[in-house]
Amino acid sequence: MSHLDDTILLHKRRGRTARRRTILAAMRNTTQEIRGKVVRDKTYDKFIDWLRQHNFPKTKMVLAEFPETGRGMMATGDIEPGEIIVSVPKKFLICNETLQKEYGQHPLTMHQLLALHICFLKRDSNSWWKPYIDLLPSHFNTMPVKYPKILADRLPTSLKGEVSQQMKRLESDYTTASRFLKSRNKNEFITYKEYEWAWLCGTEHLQFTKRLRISDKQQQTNNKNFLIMLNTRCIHMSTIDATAKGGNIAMAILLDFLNHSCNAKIESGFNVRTQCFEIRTLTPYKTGEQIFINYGPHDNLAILREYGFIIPDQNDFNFVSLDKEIWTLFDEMETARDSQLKKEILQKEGDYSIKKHEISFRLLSALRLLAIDGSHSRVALDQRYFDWRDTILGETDIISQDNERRVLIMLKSLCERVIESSDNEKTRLMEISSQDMIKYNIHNYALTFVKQIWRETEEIARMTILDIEQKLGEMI
Ligand SMILES: C[S@@+](CC[C@H](N)C(=O)[O-])C[C@H]1O[C@@H](n2cnc3c(N)ncnc32)[C@H](O)[C@@H]1O
Repeated sequence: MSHLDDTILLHKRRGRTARRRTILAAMRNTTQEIRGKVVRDKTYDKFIDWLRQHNFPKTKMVLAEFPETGRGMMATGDIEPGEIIVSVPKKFLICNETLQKEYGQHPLTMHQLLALHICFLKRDSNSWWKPYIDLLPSHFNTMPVKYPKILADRLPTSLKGEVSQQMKRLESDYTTASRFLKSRNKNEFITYKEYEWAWLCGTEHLQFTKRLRISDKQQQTNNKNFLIMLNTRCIHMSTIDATAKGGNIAMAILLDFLNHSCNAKIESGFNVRTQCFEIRTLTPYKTGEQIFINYGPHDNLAILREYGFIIPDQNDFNFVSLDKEIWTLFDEMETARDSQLKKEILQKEGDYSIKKHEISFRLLSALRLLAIDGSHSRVALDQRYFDWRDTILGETDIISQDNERRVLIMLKSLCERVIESSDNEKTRLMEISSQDMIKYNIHNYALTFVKQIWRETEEIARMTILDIEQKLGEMI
């Protein structure tokens, strides 16, 4: 009999509400008790021996497979808030200093050179780092940058653009790294495939500022002490190193096996006194639970792009960008001249998005602009221009009840378009057959993730419609 059944029986004679509470509590406990399976294989044993031989500080963590998140770290003892969970000595960091010793002066960014270095470590069967390199993932097929066209075409427009920038960066980094290699030794070369794998071990965050809502950016600033700037497997060193071009990143052994949770609170940084990169958890863990760190306040599109997974349940950072839809509406509703003028005032770039129970200020401003009539007479147009600008600056907030109603109706129609296109995308995703999955080497999770992205998009649009209908009802 399960733990849940036991609890129900024990409380059989109590009232209905008490019973319900007990069942819910038991369910929560049961969920927490979904434990992982400790990894036991030769590769991991060799890695542990290697850490021991080289005096890696003891931890209360062991590598394990978890049903929900895949491979991660399990607590081998209770962990109190404030405890250091991992302390990585400098000699276990592949950082700028390591690379400078190996390559001397070089024209590459940290990420370009680190990727090159990892390619060589991977090839070298006698490398000191071999026990660690052998444990790295064999592929990154859940990351959109690796999706075949048939799946990449189904990504939301904003993500498609970002992924294509990532791809261009990867290609140009490969060219630069290969050129550097040739300049050192004409006969040395690396293949694109080798470089791609190594590059993805430490994908550099490109500056996709629009992927973080302004309110979430604020949260990132407030919470920056409780998370760790992590690329796929690389940390950002907080110490300033003027010689590290393009961001001072490093591969830090062992801590790169920690998975992400939005709820994890940690403090991290390089401790000059101990000469170790340390992570301290502010969240407690019980023996057998998975230990998490926090990669940052990312919505699921950003997590998918940077790390190749998504948060399956509630991710409060999720939002739907309506950039494309709002500009289409401008073109449909305005004369070319008014549309152009209004777009100039809005300066196009910005956060035009909806989130659960939240509409961005920019989106509301854009809709308020659309709700104000244009004019074809020159004199009137000048006055209107200032009225429009005041709306954007927030000086004229609610133009009139009538206009506010129009704003809500337009937003509702945008949400309906989003639902329609989400439905369409979901249908197209269902058409990807099991033969296609094999033919194009599509990872099962990759398909699941893209389907979930569209479900979440649709859910946010539906919730916004419900909020709009309520507001419209209150206006009457
Ligand atoms: C720093 S590594 C963590 C260790 C990694 N799971 C491994 O097996 O080596 C980051 C990668 O772990 C995976 N990951 C991290 N957090 C996750 C989560 N909450 N759910 C699923 N996968 C996660 C993603 O593939 C991500 O790119």
